[in-house]
Amino acid sequence: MPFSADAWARNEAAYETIRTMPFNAELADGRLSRERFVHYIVQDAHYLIGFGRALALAAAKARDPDRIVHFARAAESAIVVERSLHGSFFEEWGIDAKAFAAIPVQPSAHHYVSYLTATAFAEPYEVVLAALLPCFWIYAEVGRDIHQRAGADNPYRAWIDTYAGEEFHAAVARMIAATDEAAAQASPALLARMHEAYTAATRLEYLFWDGAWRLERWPV
Ligand SMILES: Cc1ncc(C[n+]2csc(CCO)c2C)c(N)n1
Repeated sequence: MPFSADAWARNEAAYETIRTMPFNAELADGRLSRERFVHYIVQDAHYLIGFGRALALAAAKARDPDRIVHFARAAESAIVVERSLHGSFFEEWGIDAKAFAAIPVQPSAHHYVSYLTATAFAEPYEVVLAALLPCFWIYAEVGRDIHQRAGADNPYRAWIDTYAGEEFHAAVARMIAATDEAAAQASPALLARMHEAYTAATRLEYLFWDGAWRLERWPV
């Protein structure tokens, strides 16, 4: 079985919890409060910088020159493409660069970014890819699921359309293929570390949405 199919099956219950969590249920039916969505987008804008850095490190660790190009481009699009999605919401809400910079990275986003960048610096290529994969794959599945249920007048349409779109799904397929390619050469011990990383990142995806739902702040 390819690594990706195995990892998806092992983490299916966590995915189902994410798909049906209150944040995503309300995002789909359009009732999600502006306050919660703003919290989410601001934290996500912080997250993407760390995610882009982790992708750039995956590029640096790849042996195949085509994969260097693949991850270098993915790093660019994580920052440039997603920033334009966030930028359009920020403009709508009047959040400028200074206001954004003044909002701290909250605990769950901080944890996720720290985990990804520590993994990208310290772990081998295969484990880095396994840690990056849930970010792509869970968003593609959640995006399509919400897209099927959301009305045309949903206020968060730009977000939904981005993650349900063909372009994003092609990027997810490339990420799955790269991870399976790396896993095909991995020893059993390395495969076990890949699974650990995939599960850790899946759990952090849950925490990130849950943090936005709870309007999470540092207690001290
Ligand atoms: C917490 C969180 N997790 C995943 C994504 C989705 N995502 C962010 S960057 C990237 C790579 C391609 O641009 C993908 C798939 C997100 N936005 N926020």
